[in-house]
Amino acid sequence: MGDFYQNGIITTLHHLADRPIEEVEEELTRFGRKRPLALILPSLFSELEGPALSHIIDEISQVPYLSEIVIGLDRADEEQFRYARQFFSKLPQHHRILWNDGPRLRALDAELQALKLAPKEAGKGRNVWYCMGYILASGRAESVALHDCDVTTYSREMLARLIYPVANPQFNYEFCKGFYARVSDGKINGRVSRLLVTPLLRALKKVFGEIEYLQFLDSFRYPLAGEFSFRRDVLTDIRIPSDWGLEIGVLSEMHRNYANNRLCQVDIADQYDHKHQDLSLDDMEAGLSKMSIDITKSLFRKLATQGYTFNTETFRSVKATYYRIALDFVETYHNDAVMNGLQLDIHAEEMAVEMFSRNIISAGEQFLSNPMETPFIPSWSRVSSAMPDVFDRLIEAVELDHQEFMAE
Ligand SMILES: O=C(O)[C@H](O)COP(=O)(O)O
Repeated sequence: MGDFYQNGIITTLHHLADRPIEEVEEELTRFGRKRPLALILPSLFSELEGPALSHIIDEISQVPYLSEIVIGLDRADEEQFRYARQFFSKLPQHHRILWNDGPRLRALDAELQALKLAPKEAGKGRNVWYCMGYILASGRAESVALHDCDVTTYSREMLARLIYPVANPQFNYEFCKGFYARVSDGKINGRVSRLLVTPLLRALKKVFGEIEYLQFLDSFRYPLAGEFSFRRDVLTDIRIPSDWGLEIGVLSEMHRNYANNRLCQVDIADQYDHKHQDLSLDDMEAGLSKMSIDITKSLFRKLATQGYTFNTETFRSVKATYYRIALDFVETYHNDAVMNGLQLDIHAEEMAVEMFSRNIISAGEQFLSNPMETPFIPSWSRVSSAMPDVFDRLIEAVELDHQEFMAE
């Protein structure tokens, strides 16, 4: 539990008291009669074999208020899809699996590719995009939550708190982002969020001034959280990137499409842990290094759409400003850790900051050398205007896969 301070320019909903989960779920069940509720789970087949997802599914099976669960399954062959059908069959709620690598969805994807309307890159962005299309197509849900499948500290409370702000019919929120303390096993994690995103946003504010867009992003207490919820109409016009810029891309779209009072963030957990990726100090194409480049480019691109111009000198100033701010943050986090009896490896933190500084320059170079590069996937409204029966076809493909591979 924390304080009740409102930072930034969007509403923060805090964890101020413990409520029995049954009471909250009863309320959500009531809300669900007016606004049916759904959940999207973007997952990799490999996650079905780890401990996190089994526990997540055990928890979700006890949730009484969901009308639909949409599972986006990536990197699964036929046998693995069969296994997935079995794995998810313990969910008592209505659920469907999008077998993204199966022949039916691949065929639809190929047709969309031919029209230049499909995601160019495989990955979480593409998976989420198809799941969003499915929610629009099925029309079963009015409010939807989405979370990662590698959360090792998952609980039903987390989902209830995540979906509540868009489920309560008396609230006017279109979108809600989750936040939490990424602290576990005596360590402070969240390296990209803490050591790249926040100091970079502060640096960009110093270089470009207190732009509203930067204030908006800086209001989110965990901008990279993979947990968010939204009303269905948000999905029609949203353009999301297929790379690691996904989370920042979604926030940017919300900023473009809605007034700040329709957006909020919610404290969903006192502690949060997940699968950690490698920093990849020596490989810009992998791990947190690639993630930091994608995120930085997405920020540069967004500022460019607002009329700001960049050249090599700008990137040098951004990098130098960032570096100074980030080093101060390392000291701040270290002191926070020490006072709480947690560990923080200053050397590892500073190595991460050095890598992120280099990557700011590389992201800048890539941005200048390829200004036409856009990882954005078209909005579903554009896709359905180019292929009017796309929603029926998506539903049909998923239903046929569902029937053909019945869970034993
Ligand atoms: O949110 C983040 O900063 C990245 O996903 C990395 O997180 P981690 O340091 O907890 O692995």
